[in-house]
Formats: sequence, C-alpha cells, structure tokens
Amino acid sequence: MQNPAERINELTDLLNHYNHRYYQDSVSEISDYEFDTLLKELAELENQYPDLRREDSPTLRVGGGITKNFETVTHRYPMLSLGNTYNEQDLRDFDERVQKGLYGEAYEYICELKFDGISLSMTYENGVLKRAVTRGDGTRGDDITANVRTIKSLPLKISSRTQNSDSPLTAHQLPITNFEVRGEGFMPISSFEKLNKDLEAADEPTYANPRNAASGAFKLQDSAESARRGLDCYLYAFLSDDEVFETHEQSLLTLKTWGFNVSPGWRKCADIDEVLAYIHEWETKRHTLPLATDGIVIKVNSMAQQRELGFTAKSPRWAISFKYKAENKAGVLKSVSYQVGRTGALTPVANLDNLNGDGKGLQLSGTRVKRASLHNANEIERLGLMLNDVVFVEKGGEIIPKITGVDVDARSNRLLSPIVYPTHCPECGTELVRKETEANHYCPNERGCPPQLRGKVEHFIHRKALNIDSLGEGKIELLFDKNLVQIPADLYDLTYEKLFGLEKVITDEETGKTKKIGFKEKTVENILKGIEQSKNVPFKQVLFGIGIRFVGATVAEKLAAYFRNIDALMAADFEALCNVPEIGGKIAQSIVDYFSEESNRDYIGRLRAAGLQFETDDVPVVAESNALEGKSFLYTGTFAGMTREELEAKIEANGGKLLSGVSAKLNFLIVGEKPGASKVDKATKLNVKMISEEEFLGMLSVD
Ligand SMILES: NC(=O)c1ccc[n+]([C@@H]2O[C@H](COP(=O)([O-])OP(=O)(O)OC[C@H]3O[C@@H](n4cnc5c(N)ncnc54)[C@H](O)[C@@H]3O)[C@@H](O)[C@H]2O)c1
Ligand SMILES: [Zn+2]
Repeated sequence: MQNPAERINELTDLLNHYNHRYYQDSVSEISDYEFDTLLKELAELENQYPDLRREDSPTLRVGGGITKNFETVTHRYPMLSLGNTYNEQDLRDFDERVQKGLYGEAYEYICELKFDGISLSMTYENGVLKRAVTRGDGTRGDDITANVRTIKSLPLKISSRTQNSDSPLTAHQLPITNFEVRGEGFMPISSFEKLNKDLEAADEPTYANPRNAASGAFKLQDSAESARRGLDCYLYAFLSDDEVFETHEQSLLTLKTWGFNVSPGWRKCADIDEVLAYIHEWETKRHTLPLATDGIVIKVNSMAQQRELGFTAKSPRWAISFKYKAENKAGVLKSVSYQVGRTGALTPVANLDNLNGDGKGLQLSGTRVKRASLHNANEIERLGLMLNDVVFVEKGGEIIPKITGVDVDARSNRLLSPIVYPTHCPECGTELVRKETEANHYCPNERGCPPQLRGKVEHFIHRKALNIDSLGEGKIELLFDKNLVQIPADLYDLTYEKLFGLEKVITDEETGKTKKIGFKEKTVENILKGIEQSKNVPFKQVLFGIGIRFVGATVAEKLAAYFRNIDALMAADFEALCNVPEIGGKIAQSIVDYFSEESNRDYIGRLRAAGLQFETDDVPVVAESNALEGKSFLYTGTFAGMTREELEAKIEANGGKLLSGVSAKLNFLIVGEKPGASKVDKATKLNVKMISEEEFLGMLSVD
C-alpha cells in the first residue's frame, strides 16, 4: 500500500492540476463527482496526519485564481467556496453541527438551487454598479466589469418600487446605497447550444457544458463578443458594512424589489426533512429550467446565526451544497447509425431503448434519451460494445448523454451481434478513408457528398465569413432540396423568382414535431439583401469563407494582410507561403493543393464575377529593416509606447516572425505591463528569453 505521505503528495498535485484546468482553462478533465471524491480522500488523510498537509493543499484554498488578463481587485469581503455532499447522511450531519453550534436555539433554512456558472461579485456605490469581479482565489479576483455590464437583466442603477407605491425609489431613499451583491453568472442552455453550433461552423473547439462556456465568455477580452454570448446572472447574496437584513429571506425579497434577477425557485424550510423534500422535488424538475444546475444550496436563514456559526478557511459553516450525481441508467443498444459531418468525418451514434423495449427510450435527467454519441470506432472498441447489449447511459453536466459501460453479466441470455463498421459513406457511397493519426473515418468525396456540400455553404454564410445571417440551416436545406444551391457560388445566382413560394416540411428527429418553412415576400427580400451585402465583406472574411482546409479566421486574416489580394496568394508557392508570419508547412501545403485544382480556381472565378471582395484595402505593413530577420516573437501585457497592433506591425515591418503561443520555437517573449502569468511561466520553463519593451526597441536600432 502507498504510504500516507506519498498519497497526500499525489492527491495534492493531482487536484491542484484539475483546479488549474477547471478555473484557468475552463476544462473539466474528470467529472465533478470524481473530483469531489478525491478531495474528500485528501481531507480525510490530512485529518489523520495533520503534519503531512501541504501549504498548497486544495483543502485550504478556494480553487480559482486570478488571470492577470484583467485588473486584479481585492475583495472587501472574501469570496469562499461551499462545503459539498452527495448524500443525505452528510446533510443530517451538517444539520447536527448547526444545531450544536447554535446551542439549542431554534433555526430555519433557506434552500436555493445551485446554479452552474461562475461566482460574481458586484459592488454598487450610491446605487450605481461600479465593479464586477470574479471569485478568483477568494481574496482577489479579476475585474470583469465590462463583460458583466452586458447582462441585460442586471441593473446598472438601482431603482425600485416599494410594495405600497408605484413610484420608483431613488438611490437616496434606499435603506443603503453602498453594498455588494453576489450571484452566479451563467449561460442559458439555449445560448450554449447556439454558441457551440457557431463554434463548430467556424472550426473552433466547442465547450463541453454551459458552465465551461460561461466561464470562457466572462473572461473574454472583447466585451462585444461577451455580449453576443447571451450571458445572464442570478443573485443570491447581499453584503454591506452595516447589518441591513435580519434574515437571508429578507435580503432575497428586497433584492428582487430593487430589480435584481433572483431565482424564483428558493424556499424556506423549517427543518432538515423539509430540506430533503425540496431536494427530491428538484431532482428532476430542475431539468425543466432554462439553465444548468448541479444541486441545491442550503443556508441558515438568520443572519445573526450565520455570524455565530462563522467560517472555516474555505467555506461558511452555516451553508452547504447538496450535489446531484449524474444520473445513470441501463438501456439496450438497438443499433448504430453513422452521421457524416461537414468535414466528412463519420460519427457513430448509438440508438437506445429502455429495458422494456417499448421504443420510448430512456427517461434520464428529465429528458427522453434515444441516442448517444459513440465518437469513433476506437470508442466502440474500448467499450467492447455489441448490438443488443445492455449498456449504462449517463447524462451529467455534459448535456449530451454518453455510454459509460456494458453490463457484461446480462450477456448470457441475450442474442448479441457484432457492430460492423461501414466501409463506405452512408450518404454518398464513397469508400471511407482513415488517416493513421486520426481516430475518425472520413468520406473523401468533398465535392459530391451532400452533408459536406451543405456544410460548406453553412461555413460560407457564417458570421466570421460572408455573414449572411438571413440564411439559416433550415433555409439552406430547402435550397439544397430544390437543387438551387450546390456550392456557395450558386447563392449569387438566386433571384426573387427562383425563391418565392418555395416550401418544405421539416421534422425534428428528436421530438418528431414538424414545422413548415416557406419563402414569402419578406423572407425572400431578406435573403437577397443578405447575399447582396456579402459583396462588401472584407477580403479576409471571404478568404475564410471559401473554406480552404486549415485556413481558419485568424490564418485568413494573416494571409489577407500579407498578400493583399487573391492573385498574389494564388501565385505564391510553398516557400513563399511559409515565409508568412505564423504560416507553417501544413497550412502552406493545403493552400498550394487547393489552388492547384482547376475546379477551385473556377469557383473563385465565379465568386469574383459575382462581385465579392478579393483584395484588401487595410494599410499595408511597410518594410522598415531586416533587423529581426530569423527571430520569432510573442508579447504579453500592455506597452507604454505603443499599442499591441503597433507592436505587431513593428515586428513584421522589421522582418521578425510573430508566433501565436509560447513554444520551444519562440526566441523572444516581450513582457509588458501586467503580463499573462501562464505565458511567463511557460517561457521560464522552456528557457525562452524574456525582454522588455526597451530591449525590443533596442534590437531595431542595431543593424
Ligand atoms: N471536474 C473538475 O475537474 C473540477 C475541478 C475543480 C473543481 N470542480 C468542481 O467544482 C467544485 C468546487 O467549486 P467551487 O469552489 O466553486 O464550489 P462549488 O461550485 O461546489 O460551490 C460554490 C459555488 O456555488 C455557486 N452557487 C451557485 N448557486 C448558488 C447559490 N444559490 N448560493 C450560493 N452559491 C451558489 C457559487 O458560485 C459558489 O461560489 C468542486 O467541488 C468540483 O465539483 C471540478
Ligand atoms: Zn460521403
């Protein structure tokens, strides 16, 4: 057996790693349940061997951190975590501790839903929103006011209506005007789904769940982009220097009258049994809410009693959270279907039913589950799946259900058959290929496979490409069905006459509901207007929209700035392309291959004839010297003498290469004011030379 010291070390390192990934990178490498189980194991070991507890133990600290991408703000009142449990007995133990701590005084609880997003603290001065800060490490957080201000439901200035009168209270009439409110910033499930669809269309990585998506959105540098992500916030706490409220209940009611978005689901409970009833009631009901929740928060109602009970290093003694385990059910794998995505990648999808086999699917976390993604052939192999197997299906914070295992014991009396992976594309019949380095099989028929063609048009109209938002997925399907559009260039041949009156009934695969879409006058005018306006979209977006493999929005921007027009780009050979800052061999080869095909050149010709922008009118980078030739740079933070754009232009104008991340290839990291900790850390580890703004400018003057 491992000795306790080793295990404590191992757990501390592991949990600190998961915390970093979760809070800094918005990624969950393991489930919350697994994380909490490991944390509990560590806490118990530390209890037994207090001397072995490390100073950086995750049991002592709130998990988050500050990012240095934002101004750091010290919290007036620390922002702590919550103790958590997954079972009733722990809750009863908590209740007993409260009882003891209050020496027999009567007490009651408030139960609230536990919203799954990120904690926010908002400071109001004279009734006006001054600052919004993340929890960070509990003592200091990131100032993300600009992003939080994009939440429409959050009052920027308090005006409230009293119970008896309809006239708004001014700030002066409020009992208190300097205070802090706390709440959970979240992304509604509908916004989350829309965002992921958008990201997918732009070839960018998607988020595993709404929490990670919210966390990412609140920490964007560009608040206009935050605004587009549809964030929201529920408030659940009030803090001030004076004792304003006697109970938590009063504070919630008052916050509501002041115009704050307080979740309506909370309830006062007289004892722990009522708390448990609340927990059972919401176990499935919570799935009908428009946002993700992962449990219940239980708080002692009286503020005086809260003060009496106090805090541990990490969390209040007067509150605890009860977390629901991801629900797991057994079902039957009826069949596997195969979907072809817009890149031609094949995804196997499990078709499931309940054990009764009545065709109704599995009732899981409040929804009916009939399908689960199997990702790729490796996953099927890893699970050892056979058709007609009894499988365990889980639906957690991940929203999309997954198969977690096979009930091998159930096999003896079942008729099983192997899953035969297709050799040909189910959509177009072309033989599938599988590259050595990739897990997925692909259909190589880029130019004839219907989902791939549709995908290209969807990519073309994307906001970051030609931005034709009057055409959605359903409308494109209709255009495909009627043979009006095959490739994006066909969009420019559409006319009012061709579009008017088109109709189609669409059936939702999940719900079976049907909906009719038809092109009436207004729709047609909008579509044509959107297409017309796309002719003004800048070259870099057109280049992205064309859909050359590996040419994402950022690469397209670099190429457009460097070559300035399509002719120069098409004329560039592999070497010339590799000379462009940040363009590597893989991208260069893909571009060369693309333009070597006649059909692609014809396609560009058609788009050009339609009047799209194929040259850029941004100010070009004028070469100044070759002082930086052969050297690569990256910067972090802000600079006194120039903007980031000017710095980038300086690097390029003097022959330097700008890299997008810290790697062993990087020669210099230019470190400005408030540098990013992760870049500096990584540069230190990799021994990358770090220089100041002055040192960089000094490099320019030497010959
Ligand atoms: N999967 C992973 O890799 C990983 C890594 C780190 C942490 N985690 C998870 O995160 C947890 C720790 O996160 P945490 O410290 O934020 O604790 P927590 O999320 O378990 O609870 C505290 C938070 O709950 C939120 N909350 C939501 N509704 C609330 C309400 N009505 N009242 C009060 N607070 C409410 C607040 O933001 C508060 O900060 C872990 O227990 C684990 O489950 C997972
Ligand atoms: Zn195909």
